[in-house]
Amino acid sequence: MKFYLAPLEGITGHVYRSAYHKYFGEMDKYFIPFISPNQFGRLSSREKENILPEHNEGVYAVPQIMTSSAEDFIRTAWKLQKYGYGEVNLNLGCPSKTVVSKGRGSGFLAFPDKLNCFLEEIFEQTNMKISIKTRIGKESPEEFERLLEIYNKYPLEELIIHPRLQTDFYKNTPNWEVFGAALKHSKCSVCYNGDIFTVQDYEKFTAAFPTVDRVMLGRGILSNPGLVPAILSKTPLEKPALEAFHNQIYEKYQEILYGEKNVLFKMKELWFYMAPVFTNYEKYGKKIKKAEKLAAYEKVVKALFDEQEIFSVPAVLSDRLPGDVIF
Ligand SMILES: Cc1cc2nc3c(=O)[nH]c(=O)nc-3n(C[C@H](O)[C@H](O)[C@H](O)COP(=O)(O)O)c2cc1C
Repeated sequence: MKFYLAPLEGITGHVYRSAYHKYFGEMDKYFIPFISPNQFGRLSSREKENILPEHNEGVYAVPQIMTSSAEDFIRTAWKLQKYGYGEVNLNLGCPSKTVVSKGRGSGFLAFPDKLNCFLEEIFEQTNMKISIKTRIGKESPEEFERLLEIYNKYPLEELIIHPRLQTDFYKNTPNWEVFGAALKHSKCSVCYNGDIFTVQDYEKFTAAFPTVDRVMLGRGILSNPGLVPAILSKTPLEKPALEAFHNQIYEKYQEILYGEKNVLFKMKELWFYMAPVFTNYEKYGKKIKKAEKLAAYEKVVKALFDEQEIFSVPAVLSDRLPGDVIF
């Protein structure tokens, strides 16, 4: 099985990716959170930091572009090629209202003819590998048949399917029926993405789809960065590794971000997902959320590591997430 780290805007930036890579081993691919090209054709400083080769050393990183303008996609892809990238991913999954209202992300799925023209143009005018990360439709799972027909016209590197609709956001369960049909009819390799939070979730998925050879993991990794080693060799997540991983991220943010508030914001976002790997995490989670100074933050994180243990199966995550996420 190939494992991919999902792009998670605001979280799996280069700071997170390099700490993950150092402490929890290799993902076959690391997808970089989306670049949203602007009218001036410049990358924002965050986008640039994220794609700089020196921030992605030793890993196979795939930048992602989110746009409905073929011209913007092509210009950005060329730019990425100059930075040394050979592969790029198109975001057709983002469900956020501001994105969807502009016909981007999963909003683009509602305009299949326009999407077809867009794909025709970008495949004609770039010579990079292009993969797609898609939801199964905007409002109805029936939309996917037509979308797949379109995807099948182009030489996609791979098709990553998060089988939810835009209107699901992160609610409801991934639609395995549509995923199964896609697997049968897709001309390119298919990667599965969605709600694999535990070893048990992974095993249930592979039992249902034994021919799938690649999965993308997002929130499951945020919650338990040791999920891939747990899947592969049944080794449980250990506190020292998690602590070292946390410390590297925390120190790096202090180095590159201005002010305690910004560092705390980033760390709180991470703990939102990560805290449930600990026993009795709730009161620590609340204190982390309330911390206004690094000193207070450090005290509660230390107490959490000192006083609590890691759940062998952080299944609590799946109960807590749907509808709860920010993106
Ligand atoms: C905070 C957050 C940020 C995300 N950012 C992106 C993104 O930049 N690009 C993208 O394609 N998907 C993004 N996603 C979606 C994830 O990549 C993934 O498809 C989704 O979380 C489902 O997978 P999971 O159940 O393994 O988490 C984001 C999701 C979350 C929760």
